[in-house]
Amino acid sequence: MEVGQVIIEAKNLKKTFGNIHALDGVSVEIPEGITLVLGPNGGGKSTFLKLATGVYRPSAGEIRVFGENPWNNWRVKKRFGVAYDPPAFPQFTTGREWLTLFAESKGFGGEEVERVAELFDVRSFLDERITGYSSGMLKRLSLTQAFIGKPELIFLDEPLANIDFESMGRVIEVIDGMGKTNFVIISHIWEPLMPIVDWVVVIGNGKVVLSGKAEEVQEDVEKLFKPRVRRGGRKAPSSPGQEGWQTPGGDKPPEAGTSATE
Ligand SMILES: Nc1ncnc2c1ncn2[C@@H]1O[C@H](COP(=O)(O)OP(=O)(O)OP(=O)(O)O)[C@@H](O)[C@H]1O
Repeated sequence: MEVGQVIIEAKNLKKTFGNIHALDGVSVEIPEGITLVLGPNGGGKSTFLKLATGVYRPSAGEIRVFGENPWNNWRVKKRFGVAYDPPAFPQFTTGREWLTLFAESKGFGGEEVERVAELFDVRSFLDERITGYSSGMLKRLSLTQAFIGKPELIFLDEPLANIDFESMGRVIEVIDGMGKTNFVIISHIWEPLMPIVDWVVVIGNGKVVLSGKAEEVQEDVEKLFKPRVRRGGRKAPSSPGQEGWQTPGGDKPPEAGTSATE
């Protein structure tokens, strides 16, 4: 893959909350395409996302999205969609009411709501009140919202969290099928995304640890984020078909193909 034009650029970006240095001098360039942002819990990924989407103002340094400062800047904000994690919605509206309101704020109508509702198949619960949604339904609604108006750039915070395998496959397919749309995706569940990712940024302890082409940093990413699990004292299954994880206490097997680093 050729490295495309830079769409997000941070220079010595800092964000503090009291005496917490959430970002401590991040300098990075994110090119066009699909970028995966990885890092340990509390490393600063979501803070970076909120600075890029103009929710937070930098304490020092600068961030540019499409060459402009996103803070308080509707010209830039109109050009991207975003799904935060955890998703947050007004509780007593229906999904459709909320999406319609949001679409209208971006200058779109009911047809656009119908179009995006198909992406993650939210139609079956769109007319129910959000207060009754499961966490997977909330996640799918927030992903749907991010795609309203076919933005040039979509930020997704943990798009694969809390959703079932079928929906996970669907989310990856939709992202992959979006042609020229750029994505910045934060995801602890990184392995299923690697085949479609162009660029990887690792943020840890408020700093950029690694930034590069996906194919070139794949090995480093595996070293950093492949969970090393050693089996403990639990007894091996005693009879065929009796899985060690399926205890009467309700333990579930780890989800195949995922590798949450928590
Ligand atoms: N609004 C806030 N007020 C105070 N501290 C905050 C705030 N937002 C983030 N922090 C702190 O900043 C640091 C970075 O948090 P951030 O949410 O950016 O990490 P993260 O990499 O997204 O973590 P995770 O993988 O757990 O989601 C943490 O120490 C966190 O407690």
